[in-house]
Amino acid sequence: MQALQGRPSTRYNGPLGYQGENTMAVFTPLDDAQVASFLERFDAGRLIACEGVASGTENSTFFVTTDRRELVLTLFEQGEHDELPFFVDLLDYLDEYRLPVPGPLHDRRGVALQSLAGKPALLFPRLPGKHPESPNLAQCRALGDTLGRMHKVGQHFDGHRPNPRDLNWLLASHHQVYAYLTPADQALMGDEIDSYQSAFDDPDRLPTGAIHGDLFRDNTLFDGDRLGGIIDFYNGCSGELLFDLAIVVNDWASDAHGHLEPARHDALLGAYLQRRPLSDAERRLWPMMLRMTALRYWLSRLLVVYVDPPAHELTPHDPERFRRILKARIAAGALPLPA
Ligand SMILES: Nc1ncnc2c1ncn2[C@@H]1O[C@H](COP(=O)(O)OP(=O)(O)O)[C@@H](O)[C@H]1O
Ligand SMILES: N[C@@H](CCOP(=O)(O)O)C(=O)O
Repeated sequence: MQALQGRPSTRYNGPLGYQGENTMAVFTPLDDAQVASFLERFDAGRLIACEGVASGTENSTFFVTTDRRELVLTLFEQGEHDELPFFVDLLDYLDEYRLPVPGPLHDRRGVALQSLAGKPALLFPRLPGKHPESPNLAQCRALGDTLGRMHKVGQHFDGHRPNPRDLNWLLASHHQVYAYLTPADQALMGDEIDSYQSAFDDPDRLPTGAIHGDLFRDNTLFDGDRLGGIIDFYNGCSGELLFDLAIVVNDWASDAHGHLEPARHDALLGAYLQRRPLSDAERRLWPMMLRMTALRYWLSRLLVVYVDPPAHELTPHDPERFRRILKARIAAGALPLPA
């Protein structure tokens, strides 16, 4: 991996081992008796089958079939458990507005957040569909349209959680990976963060609201061209709407070299803008926001590989993809947005 210098003392040391090839995700096994008795707290039917899901990365996830419906049971293995009420409130709120999110089931007493096997637990409806690896234009439009709707209603959500991956986080964390970067990449990262500080010097300027914070393709489910659901809201927070949009465009509309693919870009943004036009400041800062969110993932992935590897046997995501995207966005300069 060209961006890296030196050999860290972790097992993650090459692009061939990056995520996409193998994952595992049941860290806390459950037996049928535990799940059957858990289901009695809800009005959701009796257990028929329960199966661990092998594609998650942070929590233990189970597909649960009852005699009435299909459900997903999540046990929270890591993260700040005192932040779970924020996620429950956010999902309840978006569900009330009929956005395609898994609104958590509430038990017979009206409580969503539970405990099972000593872990915080939530039960969700199982949403239809598969993650799109190579989204077509109809799927990009569907996502842009739903994200625009989500941002419009999210501006009125009254929960609050600071963005854990904003510019303050970049500033505080980037030095931790310097030892693993070439001098050229150290300069790239440092210069970029300096320019974000100048560009985003007025924190009140951009519209804010509830955002997903990590809306990659593998956090969506598509049933054909229909968006069946948006999942994994655990990076959800109160933040700049443009930050969320830029994360989406970088993941959904970049080619293998990191360049924007015009057709996907226009399909996604065109549909989004129909729902929520951007302000003048957002239009001006768009190229910078694409760069900042690319660097956000370059850095968070480097931190996972070199500084803070996960406790479980998981392969990490490839940081190089986002270094390439960052370089491509810098090279592209000012980027025209659909009207
Ligand atoms: N509500 C849901 N409906 C359908 N599938 C789901 C749902 N929630 C999670 N999944 C499936 O479980 C997998 C792991 O869930 P996720 O919340 O992404 O876990 P992790 O945070 O551990 O990565 C997802 O990739 C998806 O395939
Ligand atoms: N989807 C992300 C992982 C989540 O980001 P993090 O900053 O919470 O680790 C990725 O693809 O890297």
